[in-house]
Amino acid sequence: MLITDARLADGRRVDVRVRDGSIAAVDADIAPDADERTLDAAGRTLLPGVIDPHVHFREPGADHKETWTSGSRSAAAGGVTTVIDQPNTDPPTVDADAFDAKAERAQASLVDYGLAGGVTAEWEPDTLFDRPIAALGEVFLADSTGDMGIDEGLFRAALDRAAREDVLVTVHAEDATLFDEHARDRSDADAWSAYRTPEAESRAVERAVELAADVGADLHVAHTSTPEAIDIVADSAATCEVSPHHCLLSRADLPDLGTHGRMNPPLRSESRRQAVFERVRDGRVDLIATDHAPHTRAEKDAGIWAAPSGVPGVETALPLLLGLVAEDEIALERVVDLTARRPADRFGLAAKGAIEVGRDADLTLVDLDATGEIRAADLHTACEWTPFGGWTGVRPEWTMVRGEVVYEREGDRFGDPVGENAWA
Ligand SMILES: NC(=O)N[C@@H](CC(=O)O)C(=O)O
Ligand SMILES: [Zn+2]
Ligand SMILES: [Zn+2]
Repeated sequence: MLITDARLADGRRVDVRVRDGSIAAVDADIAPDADERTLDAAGRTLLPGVIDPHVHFREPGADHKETWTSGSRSAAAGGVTTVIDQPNTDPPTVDADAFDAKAERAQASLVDYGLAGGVTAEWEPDTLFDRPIAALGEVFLADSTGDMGIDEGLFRAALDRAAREDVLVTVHAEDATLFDEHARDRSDADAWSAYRTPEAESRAVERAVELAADVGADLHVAHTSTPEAIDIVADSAATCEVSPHHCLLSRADLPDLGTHGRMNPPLRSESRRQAVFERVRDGRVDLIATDHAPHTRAEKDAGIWAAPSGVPGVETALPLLLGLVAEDEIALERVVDLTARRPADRFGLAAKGAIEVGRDADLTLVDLDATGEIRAADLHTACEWTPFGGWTGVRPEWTMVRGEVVYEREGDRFGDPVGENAWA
């Protein structure tokens, strides 16, 4: 197959030959072979598929929030070609049996995937590390959905074991002893942000970075939400990710979002949000990950202390970032770096993350001029809502995984579940 006349993020105009699932050639004016299928990309931009190393697809245990089918459709429609599913499912992915049960479900995926292994008091490192886990984590230092918070002794043991296994550790860093109990008296949506303080995050990040350095573990900090936490990571050997919601939403949006805006870490002040986005723009943040955490509207409608934490995001991340590119808020090459090249490097996917000969043909085609309004009704997540309704975005025209078209916007059509474990 030949994709013709595509623009790349660096401005080049090229033809791209895809053969046996890989990129076989990238050049100006490639002559099509006899009976080679062509896909016209004139006027549009071809991007490496997004690698989202932080999603919660909820199987097994909470199929009503998301499944591998709905989650991977949502990913494909959002230009995402690889995801890493997190371990806070039911059962949690803390041993070989749980890994195998999830792997069975993941066969329904349209996009490539990895399964991360988790840590609880009951985890079985001997059987878990026997499986091809994409990373160890997110290791929860405070409770979030799934109540998998662990103490420092167990965290140190997990870091130590991962270091010996040469496996990357990702951490949800909040220190619950620094949560502000006074906020418990409030019942407005902002109470969650008042409760889970910025200091609870920065202190936990500081400690996690120290412990990792102590035992020689390779650490990646999940969903950093404050400039303070990002700067601690930037001064260390660790890396960090930022979610689109912490880049774009703040406590100022909570009157509109209500309890739907509850997530961990919580939304921060508008000035912190701006400082976080600045660090995304200038490269101090290593990569973007969505922390796609679907819960149903009915669940999110419970009061601020009863609603579950988390917002969906896998389908809106690239569209939102491309909307910001259209508004000159961020450079297109930076977006590609944050969503594809650097996640591929960091999570060890040498075959993915760039449009280069020999890499997997994980691609998505976008028309950067075709900005439109993001609407929940257009999305494919089973949770049926988004915190980004009304935002400007650019939705992909099609997405392909190793040469197979898995999504076409025309007719809203999906392909077969061709996804494979990219770490197996
Ligand atoms: N981010 C969230 O608020 N929720 C996540 C868990 C997590 O990443 O902490 C979820 O699984 O719902
Ligand atoms: Zn988390
Ligand atoms: Zn998460």
